[in-house]
Amino acid sequence: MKTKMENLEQVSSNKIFGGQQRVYSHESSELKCKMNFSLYLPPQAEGGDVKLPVIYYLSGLTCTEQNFITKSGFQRYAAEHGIIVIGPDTSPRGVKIDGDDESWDFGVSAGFYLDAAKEPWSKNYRMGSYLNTELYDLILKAFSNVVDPDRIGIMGHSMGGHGALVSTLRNPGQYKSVSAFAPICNPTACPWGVKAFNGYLGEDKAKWVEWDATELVKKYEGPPLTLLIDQGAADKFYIEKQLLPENLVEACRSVGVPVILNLREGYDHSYYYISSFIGEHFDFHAKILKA
Ligand SMILES: N[C@@H](CCC(=O)N[C@@H](CS)C(=O)NCC(=O)O)C(=O)O
Repeated sequence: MKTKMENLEQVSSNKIFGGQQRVYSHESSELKCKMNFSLYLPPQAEGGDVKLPVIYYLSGLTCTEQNFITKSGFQRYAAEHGIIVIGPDTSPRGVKIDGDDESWDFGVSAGFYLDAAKEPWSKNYRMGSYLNTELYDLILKAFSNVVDPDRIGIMGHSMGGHGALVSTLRNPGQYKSVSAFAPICNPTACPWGVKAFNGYLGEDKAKWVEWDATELVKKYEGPPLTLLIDQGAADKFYIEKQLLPENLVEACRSVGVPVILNLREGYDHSYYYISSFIGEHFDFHAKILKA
């Protein structure tokens, strides 16, 4: 049964590990379209009398809000730690822009969690502001009885790992903990990033560095932060130099920002890999958010 709450419509709800895996939809003013997001309420949220930490999870290219909730098995760990988990979609939906479905690494399901500056993308492709302002505020308001606004972390995969890192570095203090699986660490220096930034931001490279974690970390002046980066050594996108975690590690070391890089022998880019290590990432976030 569908229920209405504020600007939210509940699309589905399934019990899992004692909690509720839900999907909501809402009209986004930033993106000017209807968007889905997932929300996991752990068993500790029942009754609504205790404020819990939150983790945002950002998915990669070709994903919707469904991939992570159906494939990663994260709910076991969110239930153990008592953490609420939110998973936004990866681009505006149902907006027809010429060329938006021509390739899997640009346009639909490839929003790169940035605010486009170039026509015709700049009207709708505002995933940076959507995530870090609109959805962030909506969650604080709609779930104020269970969300602790001072204990919010973020993680992501691939394009979503890039999103988690730049969201944290661009908005100091907004996310207290950050980790990433196979993130696109240096988009200004890899084919995926160059294509996306050319398309969304235009030719002005000064705009590109504002959305590149390896560049942003060199200027980071916010609260102390440790970056947890996970990478499968057999990931073909890592081997093809789309991800470049070593560039981020080098930048972190040059400015003294603590960074952990876990290279996982034999693992690829898939959710088989993510589900193998998602528990470790929840432990990492819980240690910071529940300190
Ligand atoms: N379509 C691409 C792969 C895209 C891909 O691996 N996407 C990752 C994120 S970058 C993902 O999470 N895919 C969805 C899934 O595995 O469920 C290809 O054929 O090479």
